[in-house]
Amino acid sequence: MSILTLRNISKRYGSLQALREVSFEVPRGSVFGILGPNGSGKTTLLGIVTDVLKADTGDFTLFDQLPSATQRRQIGTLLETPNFYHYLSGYRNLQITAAVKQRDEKDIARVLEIAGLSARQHAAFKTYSLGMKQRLAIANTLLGDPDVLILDEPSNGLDPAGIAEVRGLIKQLAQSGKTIIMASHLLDEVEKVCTHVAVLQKGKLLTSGPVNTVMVREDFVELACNDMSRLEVLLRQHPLLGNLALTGGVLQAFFTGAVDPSELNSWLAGQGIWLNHLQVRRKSLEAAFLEMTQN
Ligand SMILES: Nc1ncnc2c1ncn2[C@@H]1O[C@H](COP(=O)(O)OP(=O)(O)OP(=O)(O)O)[C@@H](O)[C@H]1O
Repeated sequence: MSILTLRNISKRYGSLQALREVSFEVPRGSVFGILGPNGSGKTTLLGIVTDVLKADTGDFTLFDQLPSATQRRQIGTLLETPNFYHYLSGYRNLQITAAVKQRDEKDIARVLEIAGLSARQHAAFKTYSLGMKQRLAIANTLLGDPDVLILDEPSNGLDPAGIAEVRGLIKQLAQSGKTIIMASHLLDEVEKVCTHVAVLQKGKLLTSGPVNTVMVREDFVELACNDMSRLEVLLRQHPLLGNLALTGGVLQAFFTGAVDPSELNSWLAGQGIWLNHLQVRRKSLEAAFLEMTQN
């Protein structure tokens, strides 16, 4: 079953085309990242899906059905940080939002536990760290135990510790079977938590699908030794060498087929080259993204 299927969604703000015929599908159980630079249309897209905005053209389904209030109640949404009361505790704040959202108050203890806030639930919100504040906002989306979460830039404005906390919570929720749809402009975040991705640029969908197949990321081998020019000459003779680049004092060798690093090492040693650095690396998601957006 598809959780969300978008078909040719377009949206304009006056003369600005914010989304152009965007279509993709979010499978159940995925952590689906909507990735794109600032202004690429991510928030607009999530706004349409959560009924805050209307698309000009195109349509979408939720749980394979036309969207309705019933479907939306199975979705927890965090588009903007909720206006929590600073002097009230985390628990009291959730009591208020549970009443507004007509969710059962009995669920509060469960969601605080998931968000790792039970021990601090009666402390004032203003005493929470940035990461705890955002975890409370995510706990808020979990009231009523929705199957799907929609989060807009969940790590935005957090310090590194907060980013790690939120990332950990998202992974934990994904493992518990929730489908998570999140907008992000952080490639690193998408790489660390997402199983699937849709890449937007200026409102246009560049690609979508599983992260590993959408962003082609070859392995490469980093090498260094005391005689870099001889190493370069030898590597250029390797039958499987594709590209070679000197970066940060090491040679990055991209091969056109699988190369065993130990065989490469002994082949070089046989030619009198003793490596002081050999590491297999993966092209970063950032490099793959830049290639994609520049094409
Ligand atoms: N209410 C609005 N009126 C006019 N233009 C808007 C409005 N909301 C968004 N835009 C414009 O539409 C484009 C897409 O904006 P949107 O916020 O959806 O992108 P985004 O990818 O979420 O960006 P960010 O990461 O900065 O939040 C931008 O150029 C933005 O300036």
